[in-house]
Amino acid sequence: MADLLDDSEIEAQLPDDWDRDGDEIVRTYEFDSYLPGVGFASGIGGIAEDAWHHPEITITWGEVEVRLTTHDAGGITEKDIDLAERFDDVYE
Ligand SMILES: C[C@H](O)[C@H](O)[C@H]1CNC2=NC(N)=NC(=O)C2=N1
Repeated sequence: MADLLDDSEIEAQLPDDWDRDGDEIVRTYEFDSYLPGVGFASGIGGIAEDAWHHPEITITWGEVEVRLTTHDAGGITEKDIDLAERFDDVYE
């Protein structure tokens, strides 16, 4: 099982545009309308499934909020950081 990161590790490793919210890391991606966000969510969902590590995704008009935590570890691990970076690559 992945080891929990401590506060300093999280601060050091948190990718740009992501914030820490307790035991989760979160980013809100912005889009011009609704369906591009739906497509993005589908794409990152496939990445998550391949990684077998799943975010909480909230789709609204023009925005997709993504929250990551490692449930099995009870907090933030490398798995969350790695997936956040992969999601950012899809968005850029
Ligand atoms: C039962 C299943 O293997 C577990 O829920 C997996 C799948 N996806 C997961 N996703 C996340 N975010 N954290 C986990 O600990 C996790 N574990």
